[in-house]
Amino acid sequence: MSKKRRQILRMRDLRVSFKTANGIVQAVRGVDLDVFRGETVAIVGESGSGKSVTVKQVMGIRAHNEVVDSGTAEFTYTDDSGAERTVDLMALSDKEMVALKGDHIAMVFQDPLTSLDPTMTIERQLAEGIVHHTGLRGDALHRRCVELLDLVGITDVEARLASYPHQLSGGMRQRVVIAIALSCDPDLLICDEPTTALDVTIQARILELILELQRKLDIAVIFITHNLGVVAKVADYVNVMYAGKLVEAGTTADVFFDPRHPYTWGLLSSMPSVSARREERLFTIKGNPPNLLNEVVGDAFAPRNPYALDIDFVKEPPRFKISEHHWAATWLLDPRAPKVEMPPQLAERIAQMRDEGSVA
Ligand SMILES: Nc1ncnc2c1ncn2[C@@H]1O[C@H](COP(=O)(O)OP(=O)(O)OP(=O)(O)O)[C@@H](O)[C@H]1O
Repeated sequence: MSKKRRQILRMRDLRVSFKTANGIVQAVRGVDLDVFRGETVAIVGESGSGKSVTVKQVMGIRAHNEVVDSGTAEFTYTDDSGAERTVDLMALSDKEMVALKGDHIAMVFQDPLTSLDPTMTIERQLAEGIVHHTGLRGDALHRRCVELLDLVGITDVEARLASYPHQLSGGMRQRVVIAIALSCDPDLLICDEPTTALDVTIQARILELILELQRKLDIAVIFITHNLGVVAKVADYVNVMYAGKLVEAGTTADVFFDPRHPYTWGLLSSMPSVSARREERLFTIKGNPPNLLNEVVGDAFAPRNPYALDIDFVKEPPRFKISEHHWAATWLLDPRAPKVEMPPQLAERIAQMRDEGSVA
């Protein structure tokens, strides 16, 4: 990478909790996230690990019972005068947030049907966003709608613009949602499980589209998913999240080929292989994530971790640096720890993934 990387988002020590009738849920417990222009960063983890709550901070989306306990999220963008500005998203007023996110940050959610209005044509829905951001009208507005649908690979554009959401397939609807997200010409696009509701072939096409757009438009993408397999082809960096914390982070190659946290081992082992045979029996990580209503002591993964050391139940592991761009928070990396290798079946799978070239 000879080009100088330009940081667009720098999140530090994000802590978010929810007040519930049963007590306080500590959903996000100290997350750091770095995102650079023209790169895709994935956050991967099981359901409930805090992925959505983390990225929704970037959009200023919060539930009524949500409390931000700490954290900064510096966002760097170019303002209307062409000057580079950095703001802390966590310190913006609602009004400032609305203005900023309309022009610089966009989000694509899992289910395109819930993001589209069933009573409005595609053209009206696209036009709403464009008018808001650009003030375009008439022919120019129509041309921009056509251009955006072209950009997301939709053919027969005029007919599609006149359609209602239910007249389009799931994959097509997700393309429309992406087009709407792009209508504000964002610097940062957040994709929250954007392909989960789609069938496998369509999933692959939407992933290719996101990758292509990210390169073509030089935007930054944060990609959230519970499925590690999905990120192999799209992400430059992978953050593995467990029970409100990042437990391992690195380049996609680091995390897929040299995983160090036993939770990452579990995720990789439970991922269907590219050359999956029907009879392949998938590994599952036994047990459940901790209840975040209770204080977590030690490594939150310890009770499910067959490699847990005594200290894992007592003291939280620090981040151990493996290289400039790779770290993992597991006591197994402490120089005093016994030498533990990843499960041999996983080592075999990794060798196979390398041979297949199934990782970007
Ligand atoms: N409004 C709320 N009130 C109480 N708890 C909440 C609320 N919203 C989220 N949580 C809790 O915060 C934790 C993190 O949720 P989050 O949606 O970020 O998980 P996730 O990793 O994105 O999962 P998924 O893949 O299912 O979307 C979960 O334990 C969830 O139950």
